[in-house]
Amino acid sequence: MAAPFHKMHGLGNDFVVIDARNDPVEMTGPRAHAIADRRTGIGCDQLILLEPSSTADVKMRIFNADGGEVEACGNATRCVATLLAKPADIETVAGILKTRPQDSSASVLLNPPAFEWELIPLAMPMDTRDMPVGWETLERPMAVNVGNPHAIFFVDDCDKVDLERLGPIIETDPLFPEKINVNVATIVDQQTIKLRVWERGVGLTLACGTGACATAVAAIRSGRVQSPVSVSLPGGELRIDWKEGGPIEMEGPATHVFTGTADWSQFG
Ligand SMILES: N[C@@H](CCC[C@H](N)C(=O)O)C(=O)O
Repeated sequence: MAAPFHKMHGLGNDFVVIDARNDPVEMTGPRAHAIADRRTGIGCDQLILLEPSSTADVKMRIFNADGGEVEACGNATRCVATLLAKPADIETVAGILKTRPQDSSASVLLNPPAFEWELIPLAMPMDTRDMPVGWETLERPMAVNVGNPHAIFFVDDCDKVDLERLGPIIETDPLFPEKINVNVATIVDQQTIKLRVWERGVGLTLACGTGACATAVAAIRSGRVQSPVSVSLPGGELRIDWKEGGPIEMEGPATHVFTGTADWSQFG
């Protein structure tokens, strides 16, 4: 039976959003993977399933294009805020997130980041501010958990990094038992960072909201920049504001592209 979905994106990081608050949809990893396929499915970086919540306005489940269900997605949270069209608390595996839509953009407050190696998680104890590890030219990353895990490499020119080749090697390294999102960042000035991201379970994306937050937090914490920070990604810019110990505020564009219908049972 045909059911509606929304195609949305935040800076080109694109989503199929299914509102299952009134009509439940059974979602599995293989089904999400089939829907996300850009040739044989609808196509998206993440599939987002909205369900009723007993603790917030709505519950949001996040599936990467490979079908893996994950904890957080900053850009999708801002898109859902746009869809709800009012300030809302959104329940995720990473906690309840406060959101606020504004015209063509939206903001989200991510819960305070974690820096402990057990919480990233890493396979062994290590100082996450300066990890004594490296993969060819990418060395000594920082690691931050902003709801999901990120490794951040500060480099002279992030455009020169062969992220398509190194990204999957780092993502699946045994040091990261739950895999990891790989960020390569270049400091432009005291309030601007240029960023490219290899997303866990997806690959290269045009933007990653949690990656921008993790990178801004790492850069602020290590004294490389001062908050608020503008993070420039291939798909556009996000503004990140963070003070030590507090939540992370992210603001940027969130776009509704079209509404369609599909029969979910055709995807397995
Ligand atoms: N695109 C996202 C992040 C989605 C989840 C990520 N790939 C993971 O596996 O943790 C964002 O905007 O934050």
